[in-house]
Amino acid sequence: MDDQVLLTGASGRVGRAILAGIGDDYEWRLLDREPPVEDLDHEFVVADITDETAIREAMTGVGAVIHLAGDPRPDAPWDSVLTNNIDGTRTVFEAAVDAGVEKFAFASSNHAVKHYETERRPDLYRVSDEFRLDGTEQPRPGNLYGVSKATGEILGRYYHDEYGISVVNVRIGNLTKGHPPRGYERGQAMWLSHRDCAHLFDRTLQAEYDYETVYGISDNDRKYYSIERAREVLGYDPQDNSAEYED
Ligand SMILES: NC(=O)C1=CN([C@@H]2O[C@H](COP(=O)(O)OP(=O)(O)OC[C@H]3O[C@@H](n4cnc5c(N)ncnc54)[C@H](O)[C@@H]3O)[C@@H](O)[C@H]2O)C=CC1
Ligand SMILES: O=C1O[C@H](COP(=O)(O)O)[C@@H](O)[C@H](O)[C@H]1O
Repeated sequence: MDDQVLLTGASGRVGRAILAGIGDDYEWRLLDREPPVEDLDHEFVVADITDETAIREAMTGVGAVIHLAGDPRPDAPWDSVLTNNIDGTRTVFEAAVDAGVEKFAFASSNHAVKHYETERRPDLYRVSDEFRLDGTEQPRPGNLYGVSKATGEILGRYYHDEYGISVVNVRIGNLTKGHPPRGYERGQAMWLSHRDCAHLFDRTLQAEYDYETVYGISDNDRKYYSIERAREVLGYDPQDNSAEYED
């Protein structure tokens, strides 16, 4: 990717993990409604993703978008996810297709499919259980935040089919720095380490794809999300496994 890469939500946890891993590898335009707390050595736009004018301007000269900005709280109220996650994502897609952006990686979530766990927990969190979601299943959100993430995936389906932009939905599991969540089987099954996170989003910038939905977790022994599609389509090669850490 020779053009600039727009990273929305750059000041957040996922954004910082990406920049820590691949910050030197691209010409970034970072965007967040919160100004950076430290000197990031990259162009930084302070803007809200619901501001159409600002987002159109931020898209100038951009070849790929990693769209993370949004309300990440599983218990976020409807007015917030409607504004930040649904309307904001639509605004970013509109500006991207108008600017001729080639690739768009969308930060979706495990919460878009959480109700697949309902009749299977806690067994599916354990190594012996072979149940897997692979990204071809319909969403089954566990909350309104999950509904907003499923809606973001569908917005991507529309913008891909209508305008040809390449879209990958990354259903991120549980990003935790340094070690998997302790005493939390579900979190260990969907742990995404910081280095695997940076590598996975790097692959969304390098690989060729049309419209894809993949799971963003490390290669954990416990898992109920398949990472085969991410391996096949993106060339994802995770290095970490929650089983290698003490509970
Ligand atoms: N951290 C995790 O384990 C997971 C995160 N995700 C998704 O990844 C994305 C990033 O999550 P985190 O980094 O954990 O959250 P975060 O809250 O640390 O970062 C989100 C960033 O987006 C910015 N933002 C929020 N609304 C905005 C708006 N309207 N305009 C401009 N900027 C806005 C915030 O200022 C913040 O810096 C979110 O979309 C979240 O739903 C999905 C699954 C798991
Ligand atoms: O989508 C998200 O998922 C992670 C993991 O979910 P949890 O229910 O195990 O906490 C969450 O930590 C993050 O805030 C959220 O954006």
